[in-house]
Amino acid sequence: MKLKFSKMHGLGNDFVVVDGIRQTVGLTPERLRQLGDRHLGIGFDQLLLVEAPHDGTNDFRYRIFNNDGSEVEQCGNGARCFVKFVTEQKLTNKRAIRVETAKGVIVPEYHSNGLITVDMGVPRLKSLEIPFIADGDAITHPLAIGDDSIDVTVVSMGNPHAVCVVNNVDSAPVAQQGPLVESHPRFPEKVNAGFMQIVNRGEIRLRVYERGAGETLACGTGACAAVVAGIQRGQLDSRVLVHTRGGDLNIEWGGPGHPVKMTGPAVTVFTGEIEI
Ligand SMILES: N[C@H](CCC[C@H](N)C(=O)O)C(=O)O
Repeated sequence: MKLKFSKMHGLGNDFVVVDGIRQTVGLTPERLRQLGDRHLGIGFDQLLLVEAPHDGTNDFRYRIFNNDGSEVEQCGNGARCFVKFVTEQKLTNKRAIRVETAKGVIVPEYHSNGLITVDMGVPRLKSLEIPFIADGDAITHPLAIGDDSIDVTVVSMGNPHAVCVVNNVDSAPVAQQGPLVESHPRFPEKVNAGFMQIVNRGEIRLRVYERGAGETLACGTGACAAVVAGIQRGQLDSRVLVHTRGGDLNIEWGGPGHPVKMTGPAVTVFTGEIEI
């Protein structure tokens, strides 16, 4: 059968987006890996599946699959592409939509200037909520990786993040430490590893080694988690410009109990169909 899709990206974090409402989609982890392969398939960091909501008060359901075939709870750059996709595909005429994810409802809003703001929900900070194995809750936790120990702040945006502060993201050991953090035994569901350089109280540079995908050019939930971590550490104010290798995001967070707001672009590269 033929599968129609759009190839999209949010700051170079790239996606295959599939309408699961007007077409029947059954994708196994093995098929997802094949489709995500940049030589043998289409190639993507994540595949995003659009479905009808379970709760009628919401507009859509949003399922996210890493290119290793794993299904995950949240994707920030994907959320911006999601609202652009359902608008372009005329699945909605709303500018702000309520979207169910595996861990809560997010609200992307499509602005007339083409940028998208997403209410990413309230971050969860307790170790058990990440999940992270620890003696208790703290702003930072020492994490032994190989012969080193790094201090991480753990944050869940629905998906798990471990954020450390580095002097310079360009020289940060992302390739070496990223996989060790991602699969560290204290993260039972693995984790996305963020490497944050504090430029000033309103600006950071960020690289993320993503769970199930490796380092990406940008990570939306990673940017949210990094800003939350920096504010928790007392090093950032509530509005932060986040420089990723793929471009810039604006993140706002009013503190514990408040939602994180993310603003950035989304691009449709091409549409296509593939025999599956
Ligand atoms: N790799 C992530 C999912 C994609 C998140 C990222 N692409 C974003 O923009 O938030 C995880 O396993 O939790």
